[in-house]
Amino acid sequence: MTAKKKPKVYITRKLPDAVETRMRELFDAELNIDDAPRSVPELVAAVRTADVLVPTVTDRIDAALIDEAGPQMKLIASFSNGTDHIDVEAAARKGITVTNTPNVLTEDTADMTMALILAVPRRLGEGARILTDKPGEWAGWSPTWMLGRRIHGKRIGIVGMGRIGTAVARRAKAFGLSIHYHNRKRVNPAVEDELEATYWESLDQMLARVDIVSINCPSTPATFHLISARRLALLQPTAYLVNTARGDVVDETQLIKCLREGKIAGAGLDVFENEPAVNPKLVKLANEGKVVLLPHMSSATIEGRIDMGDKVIINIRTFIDGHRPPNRVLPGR
Ligand SMILES: NC(=O)C1=CN([C@@H]2O[C@H](COP(=O)(O)OP(=O)(O)OC[C@H]3O[C@@H](n4cnc5c(N)ncnc54)[C@H](O)[C@@H]3O)[C@@H](O)[C@H]2O)C=CC1
Ligand SMILES: O=CC(=O)O
Repeated sequence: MTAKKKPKVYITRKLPDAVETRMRELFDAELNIDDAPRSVPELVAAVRTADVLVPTVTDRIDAALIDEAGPQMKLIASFSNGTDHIDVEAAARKGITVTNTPNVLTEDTADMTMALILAVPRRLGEGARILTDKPGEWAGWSPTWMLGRRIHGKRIGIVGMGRIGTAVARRAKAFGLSIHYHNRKRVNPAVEDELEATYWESLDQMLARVDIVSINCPSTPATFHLISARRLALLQPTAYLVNTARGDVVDETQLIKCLREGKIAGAGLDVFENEPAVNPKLVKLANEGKVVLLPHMSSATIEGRIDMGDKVIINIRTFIDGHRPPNRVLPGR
């Protein structure tokens, strides 16, 4: 009896050691030890020979690349929750299954969203920088110095009440915010009751009434620049916007304009339209204390990355064994 041939799995970025070790045991794994992002020619070579591709959010798996895939390539098992970097329709046309790693990032991403919701109105970044960047300049406590805005009692409007949006709502409720949300469809009544949440079918109406907006929907053709110049203009001048979803859900140029003109009070951003490039105007606004910027790190915990690796491995093994993988991403979702 001959041993079953291990599937050839091409992994585009460095993964936690424990995940790589397990992948080496189970698969004919090609790892990326130095973590340098793979070039398009390298990805083309990979899809021509590998059975499974494991990309991350930094890889562009578009129709042109998928078109290059050889007949052996049957699975794209993304090491990510979001799948906007993959042309899922093109993969389906080519008979390639796509999977992702949902749920295991939910709480970590919601924690960081809450951190930004607190950090921007309460001027956390600014305050911390005073002590580290200008040592000796702090003259001591003063009743009128470093005043931010109260969180408790305000209204949060969540755009995209899925896994992460709901986890953000739970945290926000614990901080005394009232919960408002806009979603493609209304959530389970039990969840609405638990959160005492108000559903807004009209995004425009919700935006005009809330104090903090949290973006938690995926990047799709329907959500591209969902927060447009017109919608930003609906926000109150005292409102804050937090985006931990994807940069292109918000029209970043228009957001910068609003912040510079004082049309909204501030923003907390973990994601950017052209990341890893960050618009220098946003950096200037951060130095002025109007925004807090993070380098796409909302899901970045050791535990989360290991859990993501486990999910990728389960998806690959299930698929290779001839079953439907648990985290299949369907076209049009
Ligand atoms: N910054 C980070 O490190 C991370 C960012 N993310 C981002 O967060 C996104 C959300 O993740 P999950 O909550 O797990 O996804 P999910 O699928 O559970 O929730 C997304 C929600 O957005 C809603 N939605 C979709 N299109 C909409 C539209 N046009 N208008 C209103 N609502 C719409 C969906 O109905 C769903 O309820 C991911 O797609 C990803 O882009 C996810 C993990 C980490
Ligand atoms: O942004 C990260 C993801 O996994 O999606």
